[in-house]
Amino acid sequence: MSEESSPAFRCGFVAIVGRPNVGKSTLLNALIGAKVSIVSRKAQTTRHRIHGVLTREHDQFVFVDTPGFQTRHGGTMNKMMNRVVTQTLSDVDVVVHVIEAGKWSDGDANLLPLMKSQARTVLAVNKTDLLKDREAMYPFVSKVMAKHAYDAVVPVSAAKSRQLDDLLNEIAAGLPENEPMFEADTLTDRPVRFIAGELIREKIFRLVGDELPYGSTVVIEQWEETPKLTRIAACVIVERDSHKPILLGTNGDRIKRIATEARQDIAKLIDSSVHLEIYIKVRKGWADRESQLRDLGYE
Ligand SMILES: Nc1nc2c(ncn2[C@@H]2O[C@H](COP(=O)(O)OP(=O)(O)OP(=O)(O)O)[C@@H](O)[C@H]2O)c(=O)[nH]1
Repeated sequence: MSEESSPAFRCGFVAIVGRPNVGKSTLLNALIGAKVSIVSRKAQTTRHRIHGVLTREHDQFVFVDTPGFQTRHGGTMNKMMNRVVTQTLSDVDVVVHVIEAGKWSDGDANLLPLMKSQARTVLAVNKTDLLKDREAMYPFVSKVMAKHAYDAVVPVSAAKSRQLDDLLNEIAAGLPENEPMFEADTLTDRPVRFIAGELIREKIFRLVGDELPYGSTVVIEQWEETPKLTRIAACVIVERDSHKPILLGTNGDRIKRIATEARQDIAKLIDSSVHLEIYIKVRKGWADRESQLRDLGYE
């Protein structure tokens, strides 16, 4: 009687990179699901900040954080962030480069020099749902493939969850044979406060967009849990006085909407009613001071 041999388990680190707005966050959410929960690690992994973990029957994908690669602005912060990106990409098993179908720009090209590592590189051509002429995809993809020796290319729609299994299979091909690093139901190991801060940040970017320059961040200043309610005070730090009215909006409408939407998401995340207050502080030139960056969690 022969024993059926199942394929070896694969587990490894995956970085999702791409210029702003190509759909990286949407893709990650679609891949790991929107729900975020906090669970313990199986093994100690200090190499990366983990953004999310997806476990399937034969493989586990550990998605690591890569701060946005910046070329538009100078300054200490961008230099540091680019250094982190380079380090991260040289130390993962698979790099997924996300671009927008039919649109190739300098922002996309700027990432290519960073992808020289041994990692498997997968090109994810996102937003295919917006394409009017699907035939136009082929010449576009071959032009992009000529710029970098990608190991695989997968057209996807993160927003419509199309061809995500194909993408996962192409990523899995680059994962080493390894035991799982996390329990199967792990989605992220981030502290919940940090995730709450990220949810606020996401609302700011969504509702304020490019009007607010890059140098703003969110710090959770108070977190108080009572049986009925979690009280949270968050501070948005901006670089200039002129950024404040942008965030506030007319009669404070914008910040109210940011707070309302963030509060709803945080309440879902922690399964509790939430009272959320958001303050705005101006801290001039903070983005250029390395020590302050470290205080705020950028390493
Ligand atoms: N039509 C369509 N829109 C998409 C798709 N994926 C993302 N988007 C939209 O594109 C915009 C940017 O998506 P994000 O996921 O925030 O992009 P990102 O790359 O994480 O952006 P940064 O955080 O700026 O780096 C959002 O409005 C998304 O809803 C897609 O597959 N199809």
